[in-house]
Amino acid sequence: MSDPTNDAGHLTIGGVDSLQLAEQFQTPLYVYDVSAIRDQIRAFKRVFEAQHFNYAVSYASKAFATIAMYQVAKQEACHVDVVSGGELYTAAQADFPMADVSFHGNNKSEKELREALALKVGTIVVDNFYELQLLGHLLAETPERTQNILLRVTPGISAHTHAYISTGQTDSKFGFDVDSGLAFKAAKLALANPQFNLLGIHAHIGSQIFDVAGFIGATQKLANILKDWHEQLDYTPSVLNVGGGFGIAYTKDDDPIPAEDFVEAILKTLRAQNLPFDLPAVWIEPGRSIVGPAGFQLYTVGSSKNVEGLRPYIAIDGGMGDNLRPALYQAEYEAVKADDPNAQPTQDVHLVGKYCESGDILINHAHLPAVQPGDVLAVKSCGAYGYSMASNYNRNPIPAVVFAENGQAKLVVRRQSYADLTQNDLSYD
Ligand SMILES: Cc1ncc(COP(=O)(O)O)c(C=O)c1O
Ligand SMILES: N[C@@H](CCCC[NH3+])C(=O)O
Repeated sequence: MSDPTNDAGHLTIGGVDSLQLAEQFQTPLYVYDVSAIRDQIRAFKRVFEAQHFNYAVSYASKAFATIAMYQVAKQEACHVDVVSGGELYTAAQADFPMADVSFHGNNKSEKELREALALKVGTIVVDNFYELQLLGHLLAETPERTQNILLRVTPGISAHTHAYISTGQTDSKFGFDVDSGLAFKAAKLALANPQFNLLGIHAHIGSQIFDVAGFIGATQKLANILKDWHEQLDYTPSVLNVGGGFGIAYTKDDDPIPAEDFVEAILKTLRAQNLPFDLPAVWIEPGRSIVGPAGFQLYTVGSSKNVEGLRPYIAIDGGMGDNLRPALYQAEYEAVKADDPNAQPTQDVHLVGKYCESGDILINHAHLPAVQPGDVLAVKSCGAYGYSMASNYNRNPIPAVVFAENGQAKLVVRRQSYADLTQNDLSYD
């Protein structure tokens, strides 16, 4: 599919000329096409509504967590999940309705749990026995109060994805293991404490998954767990949270099914399980599929290096500090020239960053037309886990974030200054 352009032939993002964005806000720059975010949320919702399910689309905000993004999630009547006190704080700063927040994490601290209770977070997704006990103690301080919880289980399903982002297998740091009986024990403990309102279970099998089979298997397994708890513990769940992980296209070689089709398969599978109680509400937690395709990164070309017989190196003004994914997971991306995104590539280069690491290769095989210093490149599909995993390595400031929608651009995160870099440093003179 060709990239959207304006009359000048320049790449547009959310209807705004990408060269104009680079000039106005400087590079490196994160830019989001906000309509694409809204469209994906709405596409998920349509599947649930067409199949008459009670549901929640809970945006996994670890993929991209800023005040503006929580505001968009609120405008779209999404739930969100958070995995740290910092994400929770940001959601609160955005005035996000706390009843629609789920709090995840495999090692939530007492401080974070107290913060969640003080803010009246809707659901705490309990991950382990330590947390079950700790949360029980904290709730006992206010005996009249109850807290909605989900139990995170590891269903023993291995998703076909990078090992670092696979989470549903038994040998995982997350959740109560099902096959060894730990999940059952956790359910018994949770039901024995009247201050816990056990909504149901949660499982997340991994991220950037293309094969629907893992989700079908996980849904069957989760349904069996709920049947078992119903039979043995006289328990009826009201929520089944099947997590996120729906894969997206990063390059032309990726050909995932539309993210909402995963949900359709999950719902069909669940309906076929003939549960001995009313169908629970189904919650999903997509992160990448909501913000990934909507995000672009703009960079300016600087130096290059040519050695006879080797592929050229072309360097841009950012790199692993603003997008760690290629260095961490060998993730692949595509770049286009912002002034002519549909130009035919004429060269295969290493597109590298400016960080002091040989592994700082943003795109190992970037297929580009001829480029000069000063040209702006746009890297596509980088809205998930780019900004949220950014660092100040080499003391490079984290770039600004701009939201573009209906031809308007708005700065939603300021570029860090050098002063920001030293603001927490104290003297040792
Ligand atoms: C518990 C949980 N839910 C949701 C997600 C979101 O996953 P994704 O961004 O792949 O949709 C993750 C990340 O893998 C997760 O750990
Ligand atoms: N950060 C990962 C995904 C982790 C998902 C969180 N459990 C990525 O960029 O692919």
